Amino acid sequence: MRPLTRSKWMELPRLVVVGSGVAMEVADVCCNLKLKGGALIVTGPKTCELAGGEISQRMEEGGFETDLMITKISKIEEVERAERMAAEMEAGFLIGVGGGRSIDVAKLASDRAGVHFVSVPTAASHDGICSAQASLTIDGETTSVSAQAPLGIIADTAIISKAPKRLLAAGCGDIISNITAIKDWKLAFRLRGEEYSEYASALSEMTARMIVESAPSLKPGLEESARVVVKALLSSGVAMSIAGSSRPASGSEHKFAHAVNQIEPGRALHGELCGLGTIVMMYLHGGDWEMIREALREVGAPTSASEIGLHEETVIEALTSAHKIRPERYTILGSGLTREAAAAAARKTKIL
Ligand SMILES: NC(=O)C1=CN([C@@H]2O[C@H](COP(=O)(O)OP(=O)(O)OC[C@H]3O[C@@H](n4cnc5c(N)ncnc54)[C@H](OP(=O)(O)O)[C@@H]3O)[C@@H](O)[C@H]2O)C=CC1
Ligand SMILES: O=C(CO)COP(=O)(O)O
Ligand SMILES: [Zn+2]
Repeated sequence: MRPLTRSKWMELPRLVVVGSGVAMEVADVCCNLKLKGGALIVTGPKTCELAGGEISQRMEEGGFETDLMITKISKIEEVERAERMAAEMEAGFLIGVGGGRSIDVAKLASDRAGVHFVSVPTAASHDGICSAQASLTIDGETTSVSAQAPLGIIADTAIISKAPKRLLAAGCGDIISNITAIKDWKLAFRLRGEEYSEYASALSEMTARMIVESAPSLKPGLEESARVVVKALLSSGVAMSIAGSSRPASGSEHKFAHAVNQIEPGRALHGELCGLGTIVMMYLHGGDWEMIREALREVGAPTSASEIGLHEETVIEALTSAHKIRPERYTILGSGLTREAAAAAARKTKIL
């Protein structure tokens, strides 16, 4: 079999189930997808207690053999561990249950093992729920790797709505960040002739604008709010699938988020950092950064570094070094900000 060029091919999920209590129907969903053999369930320590353990039990009751892998970090070594476990049990497919880290580990391991993957998010905190990309740390660098789209997605709004409110707000930040990601993509198209998809771009931007408009009505703890954000995350993931890369949902603001994570790993959630980055990048694009700031404030996401305990020096260093992350992805950061420009932009937009 000749490998296809991934950027030329659009991978989308086959079955998306969103609703209250749907995680308990996991075995039926897998039967409907005609999945066969055992399932390796990749989950986190907390999310195993919340959902992973029960999902494993439901799968066993439905006639599927299962094994559980608890992961704490989205590093390539964890992907290799999942691959080994899948091979040992001759898994027919993998299920990722949890936040973005567990889902990314399961997604890439399933792709490398040549088996299918089912995504069961326990929080509406990131748009990797349905994308065909995995974000991982490889040799200390944050890297976006082409993987496979999940065959099925089970988004249980009863579980997701009970997640800490910070996670829902982070999900909104990850979606709102599409606004600057699209500005960057258009810039790269105009200045560098980069391949560009109008459909992926329009879908991604519309999704972000819808979240900005619904921001005042989104309330943590409400299943309806969880549903609205999950749908937006799915839509953002589809935009990435159409583009064949994370370009429609990851630009300069994501570079900033990744740079912060390299300097102070684990300090804040992915979507929180993307939200902060979006405020500054919107300013650099000459856009309405105050509108972004207000939308983030309305969803309860941080709009300043101090709210998440980020040091001033980290913010400035991240702003001046962000362009070095994935340098081939051209953005408004160009060849980098000076320290003075970075500090001025951070202060002007009140993230510092
Ligand atoms: N592939 C892609 O296209 C994308 C990938 N990403 C990646 O996803 C990651 C970010 O995902 P994110 O979800 O923010 O972070 P994590 O996966 O790190 O999850 C954050 C924390 O929330 C916990 N958690 C999840 N669900 C619940 C719940 N219902 N109740 C209580 N706690 C819960 C997790 O528990 P536990 O400790 O059990 O895991 C974890 O401790 C990053 O690595 C980012 O790069 C982000 C966007 C797109
Ligand atoms: O986080 C993503 C989209 O929200 C994917 O991002 P990266 O390609 O920057 O890892
Ligand atoms: Zn993101």
